[in-house]
Amino acid sequence: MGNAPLPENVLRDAPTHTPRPPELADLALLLTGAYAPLTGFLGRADLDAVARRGTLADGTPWPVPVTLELPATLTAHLDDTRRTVILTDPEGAPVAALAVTDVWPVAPGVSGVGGTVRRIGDGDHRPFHRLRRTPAQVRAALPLGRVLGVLADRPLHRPQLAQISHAARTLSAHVLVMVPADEPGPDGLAPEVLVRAVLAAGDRLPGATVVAVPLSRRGDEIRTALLRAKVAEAYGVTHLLSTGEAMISGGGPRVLVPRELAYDKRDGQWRSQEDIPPGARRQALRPAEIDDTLERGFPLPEWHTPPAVARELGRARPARRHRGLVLFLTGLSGSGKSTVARAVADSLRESGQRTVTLLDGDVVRRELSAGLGFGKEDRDTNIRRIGWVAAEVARHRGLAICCPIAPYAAGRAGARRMAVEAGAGFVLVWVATPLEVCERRDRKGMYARARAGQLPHFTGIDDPYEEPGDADVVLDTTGLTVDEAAQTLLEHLIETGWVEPA
Ligand SMILES: Nc1ncnc2c1ncn2[C@@H]1O[C@H](COP(=O)(O)OS(=O)(=O)O)[C@@H](OP(=O)(O)O)[C@H]1O
Ligand SMILES: Nc1ncnc2c1ncn2[C@@H]1O[C@H](COP(=O)(O)OP(=O)(O)O)[C@@H](O)[C@H]1O
Repeated sequence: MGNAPLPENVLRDAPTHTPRPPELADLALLLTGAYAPLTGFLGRADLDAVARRGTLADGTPWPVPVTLELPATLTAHLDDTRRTVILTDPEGAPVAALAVTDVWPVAPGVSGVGGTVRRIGDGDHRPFHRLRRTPAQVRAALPLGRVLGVLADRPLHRPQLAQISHAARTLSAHVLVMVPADEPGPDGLAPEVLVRAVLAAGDRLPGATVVAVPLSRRGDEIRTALLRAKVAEAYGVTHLLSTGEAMISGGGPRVLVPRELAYDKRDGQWRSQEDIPPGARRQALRPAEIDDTLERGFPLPEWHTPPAVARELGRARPARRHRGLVLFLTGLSGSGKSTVARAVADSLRESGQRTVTLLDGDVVRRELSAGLGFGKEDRDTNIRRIGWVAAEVARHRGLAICCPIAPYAAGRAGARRMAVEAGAGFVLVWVATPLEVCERRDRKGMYARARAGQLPHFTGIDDPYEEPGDADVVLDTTGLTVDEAAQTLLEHLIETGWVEPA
């Protein structure tokens, strides 16, 4: 790395390849020097040594494989004179030149390759560029002595801040906060929001250094932890504060497991739980409680979260009542889906707080899904269309109410996914009125026809209904009036913060 620029003709003639996301994540770390002493993807001899004894071939300790795979059709064209491959990001922009030194088959049509990488292209232009310093730059700016590393996967609230301050004081260490800045955090926060929230806590950690690191998590927790320790070491960390995630040093920095702190109401300090009498003790909020507070539109309490951090998180996570929602009712024909959906829609329209789109069964089958029948494929198509339209309505902060039978779990899950990806909520209501009751109601005489064999593949008679295991509300309308059933749903929406109380 860092040697003379590659000749124009090499760049022009070299084949290009877009690595898979985990490979790109490794590439980003290789290019900044965070995987020092590695300068590229490992070749066969190094991989073999890592597997056998946890070192590179030359004996340097290295904990886990760092590999790249290329299509065999690409590697087949490499030879002694042409051995450069241009690695690009998913948009096709060149990121690095790989000088291939080693090629071997790993699966039919797939080659493993080893070789050094060097940055090409005009570098990255992502948010918080000024915090994306290389390990060498960071190490050069650190004071002498111990460095306490903190991997801030989540925003820092008062309990974490107290743990960090305590550990830093005990060790007389400088604090280095590393924020993974290339992928959403475990609680779904966009990386730039996480960086802003960590910076907002900065005045509680005077003198601390904050860096944005292209860290991403892998399927394998141990591998992730070992690599993270390596990266921390490259940035100059001597002691790594465990933040609840699996933390293993693998011979790198020493890992400190801090004691769990609680809030002491007597003097407003955070200290070890056992040092606080139970009556004066307040436990730290768990991530799910933090999410829930924000989603209901409440500010995070000041005893727990510095107001500047709470402000950033509040801005990034609008309350549910300001977000779109898909209310999805599923159940047998005649269970009461449309009737209840209409009553809920009327009530919400009366209150005027939300724009409501009711995707009613008959209307959908006439307009959106005209021509579709009731075979599995057509039902799937019907649900996919309903789910798509509902997600678009909710993307623009509307409330979409849908009430198809939707007999298949996969179709319902697809609708949920589309809503969530549109930044909206999804509430699944299983209208679980038993078949006998639906059949007794038989408003349109459909069940009678189905029983008589005149309407084959009727849901509940001779066609399946997969009962939901993931319903947010289960509603049996047997002994209820329509008003009572609608009220149950409205109360659920109010309780969970999607709708404001009248
Ligand atoms: N074979 C069969 N199976 C189930 N339902 C049938 C069938 N044929 C017609 N109908 C009438 O169509 C209405 C259900 O349509 P959906 O769009 O909700 O069905 S699905 O979600 O695509 O499975 C539903 O009408 P409503 O009861 O008015 O909702 C059914 O009576
Ligand atoms: N509590 C209740 N909620 C909804 N519908 C009810 C209730 N009690 C009786 N019903 C009757 O049950 C029938 C339900 O039909 P419908 O709403 O079209 O069902 P679906 O849309 O599930 O096919 C209607 O005739 C409705 O008047």
